[in-house]
Amino acid sequence: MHPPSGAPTSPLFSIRQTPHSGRAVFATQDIPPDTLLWRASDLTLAVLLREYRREVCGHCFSYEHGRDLSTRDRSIGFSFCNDTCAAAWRHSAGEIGIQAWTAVEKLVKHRSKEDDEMVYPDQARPKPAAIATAWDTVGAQASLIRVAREGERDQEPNVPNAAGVKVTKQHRRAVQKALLNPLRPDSLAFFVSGLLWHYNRPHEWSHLTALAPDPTPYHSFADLAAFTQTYLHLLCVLPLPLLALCAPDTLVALSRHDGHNSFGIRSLEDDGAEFFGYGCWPGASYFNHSCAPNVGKRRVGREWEFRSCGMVGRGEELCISYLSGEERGWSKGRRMGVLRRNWGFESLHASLLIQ
Ligand SMILES: C[S@@+](CC[C@H](N)C(=O)[O-])C[C@H]1O[C@@H](n2cnc3c(N)ncnc32)[C@H](O)[C@@H]1O
Repeated sequence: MHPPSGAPTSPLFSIRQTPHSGRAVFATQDIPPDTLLWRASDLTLAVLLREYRREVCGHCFSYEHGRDLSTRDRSIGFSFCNDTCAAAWRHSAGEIGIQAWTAVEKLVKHRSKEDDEMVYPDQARPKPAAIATAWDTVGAQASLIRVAREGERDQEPNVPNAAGVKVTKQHRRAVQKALLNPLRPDSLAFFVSGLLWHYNRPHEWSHLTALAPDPTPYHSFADLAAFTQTYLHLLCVLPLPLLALCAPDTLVALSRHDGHNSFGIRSLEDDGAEFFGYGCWPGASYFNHSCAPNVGKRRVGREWEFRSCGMVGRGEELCISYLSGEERGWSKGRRMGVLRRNWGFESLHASLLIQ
């Protein structure tokens, strides 16, 4: 099979279609223990949960046992372990990225913490038709906000813009109304991070869209509504060059392709007990899950390393564990529950699910 866009390539393995678990990685030769199979440095989008933004470096994700980091940039709302990381972050965000994070930080800073919660009681996940309807429902308000924002480009107030549309009270009211809705800072960060990556590296968008999609990426109807509201919030504040990209197609694609492919960003000590956020590295997303994995994964700063654990024979499927620290010790039933909920499969790979 032709390697999917952005997929890893190596003389050690190839990617093949399987009958029941999508594409998977197979050893093309005998591999000795502890062989470096792949290093993924292709971070696309990353969310550092707001509650950890003072303690976890916004660039390399290092963490000093809960101590506040020394370099804090209040305007963008991130902290860094040193000036080098701060400079690297600014370089990869670019000028428009810095403007975008500054605008979002300004919006979030003075709002109460109550909007921050992401609680997903065991509710039905919205199906694709309901998802399409929810995004259509905010379409009219989004159009009004766009006109109001595009008005900022025009030199003369109250004069029709290049498209012949005059900004009126109705447009400005749509902005005010959107800004009154509760904010979800981590959803704002998810979209901003993804949009900036798309803006800064347009030729790599297909690396994300090549990943196995999750057709029902929203945990509940409340979650879906929060994302559509987040879209409106962003339309109100993002720098103008990002407005064209900030559209339902792009935002839904981010959720659909991140859903089953992101990796938790966890503390490196204490077996990852602290969950700081998550990110998507497309090159790392072709390994399937096994509860008895033959590949170990380790985060090294902004990269992931994948190494064989034990001898792997030619033709064997290379699998990692999707479960984190304590989950690995759970009963088979509980592990299957997590895999079903978070990754959408019933483990047809039963042979790989140890009892
Ligand atoms: C990170 S992707 C792995 C690559 C994926 N198979 C593909 O075709 O791109 C995760 C998805 O792969 C599938 N998958 C991974 N491990 C599996 C397993 N043990 N049994 C069945 N499906 C699995 C599930 O659909 C899961 O949501």
